[in-house]
Amino acid sequence: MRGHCLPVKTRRGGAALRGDATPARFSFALHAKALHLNGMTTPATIAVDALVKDYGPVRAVDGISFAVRPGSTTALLGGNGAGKSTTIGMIMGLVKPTSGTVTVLGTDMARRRHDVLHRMNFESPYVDMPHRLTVRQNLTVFGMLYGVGDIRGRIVALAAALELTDLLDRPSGKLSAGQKTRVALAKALINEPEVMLLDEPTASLDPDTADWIRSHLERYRATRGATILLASHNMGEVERLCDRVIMLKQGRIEDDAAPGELVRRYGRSNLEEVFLDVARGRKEAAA
Ligand SMILES: Nc1ncnc2c1ncn2[C@@H]1O[C@H](COP(=O)(O)OP(=O)(O)OP(=O)(O)O)[C@@H](O)[C@H]1O
Repeated sequence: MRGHCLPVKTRRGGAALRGDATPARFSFALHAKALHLNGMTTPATIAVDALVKDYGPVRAVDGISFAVRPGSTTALLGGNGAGKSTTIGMIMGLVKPTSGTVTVLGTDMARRRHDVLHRMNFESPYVDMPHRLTVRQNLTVFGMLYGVGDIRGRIVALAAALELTDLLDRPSGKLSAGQKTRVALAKALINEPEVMLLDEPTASLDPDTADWIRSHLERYRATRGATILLASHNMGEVERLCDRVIMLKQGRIEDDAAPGELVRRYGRSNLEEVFLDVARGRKEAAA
């Protein structure tokens, strides 16, 4: 799916093309629940419109709008406190927006999220599972919550794919950080979700394990045709996995483009330098 061009709107108000390969004729209703590409209408998998979240006096998310294309991998990038986790929480329906709407797979998450939650899943290394339950017991509980048919078979298959077989009967609280992350990924994949929301999926992993997790995610997205939205602080991860980057700063969208396009636009050599420019408020060279 890489290389498609979709017009996106930057905070500066200009439309920009992301992707570099396919010249496309398009009309794009920005922030709409459908994307119009080459005369065809594709429903957006995730549509966020004028989303705001206030925690008391703190405005964590400040009126953001974007639409995510089916089968794509999109990154939410931003410094600490930029609003990434809050945005993901609102898309999952776990955090109630102050205003604005979230639509996932055509469903308004504020009113009908139970219609669609079984088609989604979420992973964050910061969300713990009950420590005393074994890995198998935890995965069984999540399998039941998501209405998975053959839970036993699914756990065995996932354990084999994620090299968890030897850990299945260990208490979840006694695992290393890397092992916990693989279990969290198994939990996120238990229902073979069409939409995955990942909050720093490789945080605290060694480079080899992180690379292995990324490969697994790439394969899953490709074979399932899943749509992935992830928050990450790892620029290499974003450059490798994502065909689009939404840069958040203080709850707003600062920029929105393909990784390569951002690098070109800011006159930089990699995404990390772009991130530093955005974080430090430097204007891009090619503005
Ligand atoms: N439950 C909460 N109560 C009050 N304030 C909150 C709460 N959750 C987040 N915030 C605040 O909202 C803002 C955005 O936080 P959020 O966790 O969404 O950012 P983030 O981009 O995910 O940050 P990080 O990269 O550090 O994880 C921050 O100022 C944070 O302190």
